[in-house]
Order: sequence, then C-alpha cells, then structure tokens
Amino acid sequence: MGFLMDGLEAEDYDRTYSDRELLRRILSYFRPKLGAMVLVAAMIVLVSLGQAAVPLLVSWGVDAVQAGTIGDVAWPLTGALLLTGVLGWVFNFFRQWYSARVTGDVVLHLREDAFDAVLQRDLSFYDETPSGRIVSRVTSDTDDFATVSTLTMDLISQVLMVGFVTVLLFLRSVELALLTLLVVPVVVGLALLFRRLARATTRKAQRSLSRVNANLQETMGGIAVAKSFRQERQVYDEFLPINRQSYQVTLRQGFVFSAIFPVLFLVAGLATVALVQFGGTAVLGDRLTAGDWYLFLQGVALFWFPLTSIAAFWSQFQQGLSASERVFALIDAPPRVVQTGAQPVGRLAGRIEFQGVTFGYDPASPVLRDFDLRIEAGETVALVGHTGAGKSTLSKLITRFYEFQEGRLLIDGRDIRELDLGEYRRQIGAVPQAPFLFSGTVADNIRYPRPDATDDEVRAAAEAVGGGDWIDALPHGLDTDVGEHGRALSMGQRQLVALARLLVQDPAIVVLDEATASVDPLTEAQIQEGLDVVLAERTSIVIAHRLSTIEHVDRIIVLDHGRIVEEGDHPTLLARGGRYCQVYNTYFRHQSPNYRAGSGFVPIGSS
Ligand SMILES: Nc1ncnc2c1ncn2[C@@H]1O[C@H](COP(=O)(O)OP(=O)(O)OP(=O)(O)O)[C@@H](O)[C@H]1O
Repeated sequence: MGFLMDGLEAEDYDRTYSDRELLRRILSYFRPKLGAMVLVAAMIVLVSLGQAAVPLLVSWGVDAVQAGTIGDVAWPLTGALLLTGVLGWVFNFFRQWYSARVTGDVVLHLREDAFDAVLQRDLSFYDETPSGRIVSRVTSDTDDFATVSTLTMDLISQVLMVGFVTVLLFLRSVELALLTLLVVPVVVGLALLFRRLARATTRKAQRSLSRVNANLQETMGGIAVAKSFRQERQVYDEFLPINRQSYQVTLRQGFVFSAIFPVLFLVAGLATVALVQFGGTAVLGDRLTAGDWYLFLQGVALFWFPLTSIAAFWSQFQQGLSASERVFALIDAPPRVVQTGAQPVGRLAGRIEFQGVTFGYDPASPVLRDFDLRIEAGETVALVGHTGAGKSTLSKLITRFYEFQEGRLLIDGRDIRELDLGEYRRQIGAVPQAPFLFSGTVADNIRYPRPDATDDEVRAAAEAVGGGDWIDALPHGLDTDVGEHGRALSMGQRQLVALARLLVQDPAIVVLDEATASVDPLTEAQIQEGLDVVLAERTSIVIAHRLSTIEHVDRIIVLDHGRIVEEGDHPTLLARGGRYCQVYNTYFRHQSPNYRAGSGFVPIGSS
C-alpha cells in the first residue's frame, strides 16, 4: 500500500499495512453488520436487475411497434415498466437506507476506537504530534473511510448492472455487443488519465489550503501581539498571496474536473454515432430488430456511466483506503511507556529514588545520564537551573509521561514500571505553569479530579487555599463561569483554582511547575499560603521560579545539563558561593523586596 501514502507527510507511528491486513481490519468493522450487508447486497442485485430491465422492456415495445402488435402488449408493457420503476425505487430506498446505516455505524465505532486510542497515548505522543493532525485523523480520515464504503457499494451495484447489460447485449447480437464494448478501453483510458491529473491538482489544492489554514492559525494565535504592534496591514499582506495561490490552484482543479465529463460525453457520443450507423444498417437489412437496436443504443449510455465513475473515483477510493490506514496506525501506535506489571499501589508515602537513570527524548542524545537522586517521603524539593537543564524532564519521568531508557525509578522502594499506572497517576498531582481550566464553573474545575466530591468538599478545598478570600472576588463565587480555557479568570485566580483542585485530588506526590507570570502581591500571598496547605505532608517537587519558594523548601537541587551540580537549603547554598549563587543572581535576586537595580548580587566563590 506504499503508493497510497504518496505526498502525505508520515508521522513516526505511521505504518504500512499489507493489503490483506488492511482488508482484514476493515472487514472486522463490517462483520457485526453482516445481516444488514446481506440485505444491502440483495437490494443491489435487485436494483441492478431493475435498471437493466427497463431498456429491455422498452426494446420489446419497439419490436412490437415494428411488428404491429403494440396494441396487444401496450398495457402489459406499461404495467411492467411501472412496476419495475416502483420496485426499483423501493429496492433503492432500502439499499440506500441500510448502507447509510452500515457506514454510519462503522464510522461511529472507528471514531470511538480512534478517540480511545488518542486518550491512551502517552504525553510524549502529544509533544511530538501537532494536535491538528490528531484531530484530522479522528474526523476527516474516518470520514474518508466512510466514503470508501459508500463508493464500494455503489461500484458493486454498477459493476453488476454492467454485467447484466453485457449478457443481454451478447444474447441479442454478438457483433454489435463487441462494437459497444469497444468504447470500454477508450473510456477507461481517459478516466485513468483524468485520475492522474485530478490527483495532482487535488494534492496541490489540499496543500495550498493547508497553507491558508496554517497562516490563519498563526495569525489567530498571535493576534494580540499583531494588534499591539499595529501590524494588521502586514498580516493582511502576508495572507493575500497565500490566499490567491489557493484560489489559482483550486481554479485549476475545477478546470480539470469540469473538463473530463464533456470529453467522456464526446466519446460516448461517437460510440452512439457508430451504433446508429451500424445498427441502422443492420435493421434495414433485417439482421436486427428495431428493439434490439434501441437496446444497444441504451447499452452505450448504461455502460458509460459506471465505467467513468469506477475509473474517475478510483483515486477517491485510494484516498479512503489510505485514510483507513492512517486511522489504524493511530489505533495501533505502540505505547512508549511500558509497564511490566500492574501491582496495586495503595496509599503512597511518596519516597522517590532515581537509580542510574538514563533518558533522552531521542535515545541517541540523552538528557539525563546515569542519574541518581533520592527524595524522601514528605520532603519538598525545589529544582532550579538554567533553561534546558532538565527540570521539566525529571518531573515528566516522575509523572511517568515518558519512558526512560536505562536505570530504575523507585517509588516507596518499588519499581515504577511494576505499578498499576492508573492508580499511580491518581496519586500524582501535576500542576503546569499555566493551569488549564475546562469550560464550566470554578466549582466544576475544582471537582474535576473527583466528580463525586460534594459541594461542601469543593468549598472546603477552595477556602483552604489562601484563606478563601479569593472566592469573594469572583463575580458569582464558586459558580463563576471560567470561560474558554479559564480566560474569564486572572492568571492568579487560575492558579488558585488549580491548587484547590489539587486538594480535592489529595495526591501523595505533587509535581508543580511554578508560574513565571507575576501576579499582584495580594494574590502572590494567597498563592503562597495555598501552596503551604497543598504541599504539607506530601512529597513535592517544585520547578521553582519564585524566591519565596526556594527560601522555604527543604532542599534545593541545582541542575545543569541533566546533572545535579549542587544541593542543600537556601542559606547553606548562598553561603557556599557556588553554582546556586549564579542561578540565584540570574533568576531570583530581583524578586527580593529590597531589590534595587544592579544590586543584591551574592558573591560567587572560586569553588
Ligand atoms: N519534548 C521534547 N522533545 C525533545 N527534546 C526535548 C523535549 N523537551 C525538552 N527537550 C530537551 O531536553 C532538555 C531538557 O529540557 P527541560 O525541558 O527538561 O529543561 P528545563 O530545565 O525544564 O528548562 P525550562 O526551564 O526552560 O523549562 C533540553 O535540551 C530540551 O531541548
């Protein structure tokens, strides 16, 4: 199926399925619908028979006119035509209805499986895969797959009809049947040529549209910056050529698509002319009846449509198959984080021990090498260091979002790989720098980790954080709507909600990436108080950005290029004049209330 992937950017987890495997997977989705599919198949045969019967009945009528017996057969023939039409409509209705249901059900399950697979993926998957691409696999790729199933049913119906008509024609006149069949290679050849052109232009159109999308996405993402620098004109000027290009390419695509049908009509017209000529002569020479002649003329039309659609929609068919391949690759993507056991976790004390851990996002260039660290249960540890030192990486390993390559990570003395991952994660409270709030009320967000938490529990958690004064500042208290992504709340309020949420979760280990955005002194004090409550009695790993945090933690760990270069508490490390002092001078010094520009440096010794 390699050719199916032409021009599509492959993801890491993409794979090529053999035709047999792909078919097996597709059929596995259709198998539960076997009953409905048998019904659809029966309807397809009946509809095709009905379609082939109409010209046959009319040809008998024409023969009857020629023979002068039309008066005897007119009514039965009219009745038969009417009946065929009505039955054809009924069969077609059931065919369409049941095939729509089969396709709908299959897409429903495929989408459910794809979404479930997305939820099961490790965080590393989301770091590496742009979210837009994941969304398109779950939505448009499954839709493309549905198109295949609809097309397949249509094609089967049309192929059957062509089969029936061919048999009829050969029964009437072998010579003229062969003449009619001459049109087949021409139509197929043209349709294949069209397919190549259509594929190339469609691909270009898709690419140009994705350029437009990317440009729009970036504009929307940075709209605040663009507006504050009054760059609207420049943004517009950048958009213009990209949009124009998309217009041109789409126009070309439209031209190719609208050119093919007139060309195919022309071929069918020429074939009809030939049949009129040869058939007419044959009728005059009494070698053929007028009815047969009519049947052949109809045959060209009946032939023409299915053949063109089979050839012309072949590329759509391929597109759908490759879409199904992409969806299956998403479903089958192997997990990066591999658990060797699923031991019950119980309530954790929270002792964490890295033993000779080596880890790299790309295993070829490790971020941590033979890394050792022991954090005692209930200890609060601050990780500090320059950007890229490995602070977030350590926290991602503790939350088990990434798989390490060597060494061991022990939690309460037990190998992290042997624990039940779901249970383990429930005891880890992770707070990112910019806490994410889901749309809903503040109370909904606080209740998020434990939906069965009562209103009183939610209120108690909110009040425990920063004395609860912050709730009064919200327009509707805990019932305040947080807006999309929590935009209706200030940064500080979002952090307070995240801390209250953590209290409801009641984790044994907290991994907190402190916000760098500064908040007003009152909120700062509330957050600090909130932190004191949340971190008490729990093992806490804080990626520290605030002076008040590093002043109060049990131990500060200074990281540099994935190694611990110094550790101890704040006064000890300050007095030592080592690497910590460099970090302090760079990131924390200016946060002191006594700070004056250019002052407050701690001396760095030669150690
Ligand atoms: N998802 C990722 N894929 C590949 N490399 C990564 C990824 N995340 C981090 N890295 C690399 O790993 C190294 C450590 O990064 P890490 O994010 O742990 O640093 P940090 O100390 O938390 O920095 P910061 O304070 O800027 O967040 C850096 O060299 C970084 O480029």
